[in-house]
Amino acid sequence: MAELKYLSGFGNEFSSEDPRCPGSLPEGQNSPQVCPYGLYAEQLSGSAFTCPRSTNKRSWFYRILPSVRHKPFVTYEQKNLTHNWDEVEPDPNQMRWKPYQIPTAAAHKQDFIDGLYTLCGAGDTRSRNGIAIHIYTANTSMIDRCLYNSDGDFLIVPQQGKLLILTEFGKLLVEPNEICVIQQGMRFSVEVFGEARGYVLEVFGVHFELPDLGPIGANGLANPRDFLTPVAWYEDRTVEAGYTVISKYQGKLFSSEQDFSPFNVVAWHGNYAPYKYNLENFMVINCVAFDHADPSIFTVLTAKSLRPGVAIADFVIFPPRWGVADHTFRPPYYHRNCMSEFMGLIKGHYEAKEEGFQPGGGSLHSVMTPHGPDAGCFEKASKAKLEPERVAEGTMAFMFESSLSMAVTKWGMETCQRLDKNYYQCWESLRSYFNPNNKPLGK
Ligand SMILES: O=C(O)Cc1cc(O)ccc1O
Ligand SMILES: [Fe+2]
Repeated sequence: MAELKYLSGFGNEFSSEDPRCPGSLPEGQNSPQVCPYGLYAEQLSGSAFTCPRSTNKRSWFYRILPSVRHKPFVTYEQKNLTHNWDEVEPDPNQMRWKPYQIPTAAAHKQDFIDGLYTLCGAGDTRSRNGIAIHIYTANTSMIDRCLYNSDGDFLIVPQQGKLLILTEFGKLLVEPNEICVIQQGMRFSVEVFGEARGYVLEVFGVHFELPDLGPIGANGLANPRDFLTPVAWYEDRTVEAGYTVISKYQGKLFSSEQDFSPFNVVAWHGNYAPYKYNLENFMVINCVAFDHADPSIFTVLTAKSLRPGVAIADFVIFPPRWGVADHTFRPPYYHRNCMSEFMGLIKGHYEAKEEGFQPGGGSLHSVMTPHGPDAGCFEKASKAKLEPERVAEGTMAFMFESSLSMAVTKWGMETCQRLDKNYYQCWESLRSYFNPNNKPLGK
């Protein structure tokens, strides 16, 4: 595969022409009476027309045929994607899943669309407020079909297998340890190279932003220039047998047929575009004196709610770094949180749970459910000699943290058969060390 080109920057005003058609972007206006090369102009709005400039998002496509030329949508048989948050009774227990299983192509062919399994979520697509967390497993590329999400944005975290994502804006190659965001309405088709697995965070109603840096200053965490957006690429392809466009709309899937490839955008410009980011580029800020800083220091992207400082969902990572804190219990502290914490592991071993939490698996610590280091981790870290040490070498764990109280689906609780019923036992051997006679020095 030839090396793909990208445009750099988060939320920039980009413009891109497929080099085969120089001058395909109209000059000085968006809607000329006749577009260069006989193209159609089409706007994709990612925000209300009237949003303030800082949050206004739209892009203009110059395409061979407009998206509107398609047959009516019909119901698409849904597999394991759902927004029914009442399938099973609420359950506040700590949950941990063994790696979600990927079917082999020989046993069962499955592409990215049919391989989406909703694990948990909350809220409502109609009132445009909520999230869903899906697992995807795929062994087959999407052939002559694409997906777009009318309900919200997809943040995709590949864990196994790279994805070549063809979008209306161009091509994105996303490998494990990279993430990508495909925003509301953007059509995309996923090519896989063998068995692929990963996580999807879907947010309804808002877009992801870079967190403010406050006193950190102008640089750090995920730097804007490391976000990469595709360059224009088109195919002028008639598909006699029918090209299928699938829409996720109000939590259901619908398909419509057309006789041409939707990846027919010769040029585009705007600030509403898909992007990818390599997690290796995250500039970690952390404690260099004492105590354990809250994990919000590791926020890559945030989807803000209307309440100041409260996210509908944050995407947080735990990258390799130095641990240097003096007289400190260095692993994550014991914790009860007003937020929900879903965690996944791309590779390696998470510092609070060296065993049990495996790459391709997950855990959910729901609103106010106690959690923290397992007994082995506590013992080890309480006795450790506090020298500077590498933490999370070869590891990439992440967290989707949400202010919403999430429901787990029937698939998550039962059908997937990956729920570890013994998870609670990792804390069972935590014992009391309390000794009222063991007074601190000088007391
Ligand atoms: O493992 C967790 O639960 C995530 C987490 C990590 C951390 O460093 C501090 C708090 C926290 O919730
Ligand atoms: Fe936590």
